[in-house]
Order: sequence, then C-alpha cells, then structure tokens
Amino acid sequence: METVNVTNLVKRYDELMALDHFNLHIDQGEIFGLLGPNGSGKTTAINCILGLLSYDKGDICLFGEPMGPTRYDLKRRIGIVPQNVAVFDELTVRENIDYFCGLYVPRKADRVPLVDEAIRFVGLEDFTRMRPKKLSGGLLRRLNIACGIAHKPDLAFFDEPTVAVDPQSRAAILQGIKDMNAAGMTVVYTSHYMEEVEELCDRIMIMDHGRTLGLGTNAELKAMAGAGEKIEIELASLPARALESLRALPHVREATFEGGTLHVTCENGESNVADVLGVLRGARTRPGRIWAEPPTLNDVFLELTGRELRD
Ligand SMILES: Nc1ncnc2c1ncn2[C@@H]1O[C@H](COP(=O)(O)OP(=O)(O)OP(=O)(O)O)[C@@H](O)[C@H]1O
Repeated sequence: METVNVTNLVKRYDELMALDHFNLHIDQGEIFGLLGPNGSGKTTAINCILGLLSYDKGDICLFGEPMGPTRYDLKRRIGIVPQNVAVFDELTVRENIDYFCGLYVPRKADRVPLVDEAIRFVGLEDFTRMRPKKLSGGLLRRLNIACGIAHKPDLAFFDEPTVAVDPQSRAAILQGIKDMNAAGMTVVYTSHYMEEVEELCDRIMIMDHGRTLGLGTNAELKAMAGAGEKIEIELASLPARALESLRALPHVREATFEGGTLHVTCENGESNVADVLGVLRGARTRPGRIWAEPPTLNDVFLELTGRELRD
C-alpha cells in the first residue's frame, strides 16, 4: 500500500517555481530519503504534504485518503520532526515529550509508556529532568525527535534532523530512526548529507529546482547515472603499452597517467583494484600509494546536474 502519493504538485512563491510538477510515491514501511541541495524544494514539499502550506496544483493522498488542512484523522497518524528545534524552555525533557504526545494521546496513563519508549529511542534516559537550555545541540535535537514521534505515528517526517549535531548524537538519531522503522513506522528523511541518506534509506530521490532528478535504491541510482569507482595510484613511470592494457580491461572506462599518478575510472565491478594492479605487476611497475573510492551519490548528482550536491 502507498502511504504517500503526491501527483503533479506545483507550488509557486510569486515568480519562483518551488515545486514543478513534483511526484512522490512512498510505500508503507519504507525509509525514503529526499536528497537535494539547499533550496531544492524539500521543505516546501513536506509542508505541502502535511497540509501546512497551500499549493497551486496537484493531488496529495496519505494512507490512501486525500490529504487537506482539516484532515485531523490523517494528521493524527503523522509525526513531524521539523528542521528547527521547537520545544518549551519552561518544561523538562520528560514534560516536553509528554506535552507533545498529549496532543495526540489524551489519557496520561496511556502516555507514560509511550513517553518512556520515546526517551529510550533517542537515548535521553540520563537527561529526563533537565530543561532544554541545559542540553547540548545534539541532545536538543534528540529531544525534538522524541517530541515528534512519541505518539507512535504510522508515518514520520524528519527534516534534516542531524544538522550541527555531534557524531555520538548523530549515530543515536540514525539508530533510533532504524529502530522506529523496524517497529513499523514509514519514514521520510530529508537531508543534504548524502552519507546519511545512503546509510539509512531504502529508496532515495534526488531533487533540485522542485523536480525529481533521480529515484531508486542507492545501487540503482549509481548504476543509472553510470557513476563508477575511482582509483588513483602513485607510480614512478608507466609504459604506454601498460596504459593501453588498462584501458582494455572490461570494467575500465578511462585511464590516464599524469604527474606520477595513474587515474582510472571504472564501472562498478568486484575486483577493479585487483585487475588494475595485475596489469601494473605485468608491466613491472612498482605502485606507491593507492586510493580507491566507490561511487557516491554526489557523483550521481554531479553527473545529473554538472555540479556538486554540497554548496
Ligand atoms: N516563504 C517563502 N517565500 C519565498 N520563497 C521561498 C519561501 N520558502 C522557500 N522559498 C524558496 O523556495 C525554494 C525551495 O525552498 P525549500 O526551503 O523548500 O528548499 P530546501 O530543499 O528545503 O532547502 P534547505 O535544505 O535549505 O532547507 C528556495 O528557492 C527558497 O528560497
């Protein structure tokens, strides 16, 4: 069943086309990544889906039902973790989570186990009595997440939840999202950190200028754009014949030797480095330092747009 179904969504801010006939289909149980540079339209898309922002054209269905600003029955099944931290300074960590959970779950007795579980999910057990001002940026973001998901939504939107957090909090956040997904929650995760999206998401959409540029699993996107493995090897010299042999290897797309470094670009293959080293051994050259870099989503983005994903 499709949990999110967005068709031909158009959103303009005066002259600016923020969403340009944007489509999005997310299945139940997926962790879906929305990846795009700053200003590509991720937040606008989410706010339209949530019924927070009006739009010019298009259809939005959630859980198989048309979504709108007054569909509180659908909104109750959704969790939102906004980009900017939104908690009450006067309340403790536990009271904040209980407050937000209380917007969906009226009975205190029903909330207690939910609040406990949310605290565990984000690893805030040692901080429940603190007020937000005492928390580090990373812990504050974890609190923001707990507030958004304590009512156990069927579908949760995480809008760049790891911006400016320490590595420990980042790891806790990503693990928490995986655990919540394993417990049945469909997840939409927006970010411009491609490593996170690669690690976390079942399928990924790369967007820019309010349009979809690519969609698929991590492996499919890389295969689609033909992004390949890059190998660099320091060499004192390389005979022309060896360079020709490298270019003739089945997975090699390009091989050049410049300034004492061999640069080889390969299609995705199991043994690219071993194959290249085999040719060098045959040519009796002695490799120095070796770097091998698998393709990244940034390579895919670069190939699709001619520019880097990061600003
Ligand atoms: N309220 C607004 N009024 C006018 N233009 C806006 C408004 N909100 C967003 N925009 C513009 O719409 C485009 C899409 O912005 P949006 O915030 O959706 O992108 P984003 O991908 O979420 O970016 P970021 O990663 O920086 O959050 C950008 O060009 C942005 O400047």
